[in-house]
Amino acid sequence: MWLSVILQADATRAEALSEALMEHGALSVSIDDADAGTDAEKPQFGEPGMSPASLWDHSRVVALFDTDTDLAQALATASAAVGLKTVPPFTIEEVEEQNWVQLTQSQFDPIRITEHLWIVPSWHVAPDAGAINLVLDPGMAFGTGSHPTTRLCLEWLTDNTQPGVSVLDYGCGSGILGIAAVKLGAGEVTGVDIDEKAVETAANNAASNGVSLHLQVSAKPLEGTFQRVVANILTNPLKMLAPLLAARVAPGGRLALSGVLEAQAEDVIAAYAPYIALTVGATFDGWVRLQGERPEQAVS
Ligand SMILES: C[S@@+](CC[C@H](N)C(=O)[O-])C[C@H]1O[C@@H](n2cnc3c(N)ncnc32)[C@H](O)[C@@H]1O
Repeated sequence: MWLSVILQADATRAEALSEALMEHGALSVSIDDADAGTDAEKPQFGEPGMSPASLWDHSRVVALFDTDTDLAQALATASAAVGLKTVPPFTIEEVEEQNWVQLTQSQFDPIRITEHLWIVPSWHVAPDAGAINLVLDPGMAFGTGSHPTTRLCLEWLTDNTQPGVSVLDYGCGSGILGIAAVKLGAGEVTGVDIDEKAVETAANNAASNGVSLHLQVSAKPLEGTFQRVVANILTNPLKMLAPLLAARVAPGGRLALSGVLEAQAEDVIAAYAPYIALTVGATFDGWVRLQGERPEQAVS
């Protein structure tokens, strides 16, 4: 049995609230149109080319939790994280685990990220057996490839994973980026997350993909430097993590940051300016990827 919490969300906050709920214990989150089936219904959010400005006027964030989750705490913390003074109005429904699994499976098809990189749910046959196929099932941790921020990182890894490079996937969630890096030819790949459950999921996903990742929770100090560092977290943690993440980039190494909305890009660039010069590498549906290279010689 699961608990499905349906929150009424201001369209401008639905996306951020979904991410915050994922970070505070939700197993899966989706956003839909609270006006669906009425005259006010709007097209599906997330259709290619739609900007966040075209979010539904009244969104519903549907978050699935384990029955033993402290819901009051999870909802309060997630709401506060996106600047809400109180938890938005919500209802709770019990959902049979089996129904949810079937429903989820029917909603997810393989996703083509680049010409030769696909994300394929385990219940699907890979559409292109010769491509790099990441076997990932949606649900238990953020990072199934459908989100623009993940896609921006996968595209960057495709272009920046030269054979044997070491990679740090900071905020690894499902492990999708680290797994992709290994399959793209990286050498040692390390995944770190604040959430123990995410680290467990990443370990399981790595095993299903037959790849090896070094995984750790972020409470443990992270040592060494990496030739590629990729972090798909929200703007505020990314800004706070600037000294830590920048210090993990080897001289001549490259950094990519995702989880940043276009309007927040300048703020994040400013936070990293003392360490690494970042520029906007790509944008997708209102999200940006910031990227930069650490000079070979430290600038004193
Ligand atoms: C948006 S998800 C990204 C998951 C995956 N890397 C992807 O690109 O799809 C962000 C992940 O970062 C983790 N996270 C958030 N703040 C963090 C922090 N301060 N240190 C480490 N991980 C963090 C969350 O638990 C979550 O799994």
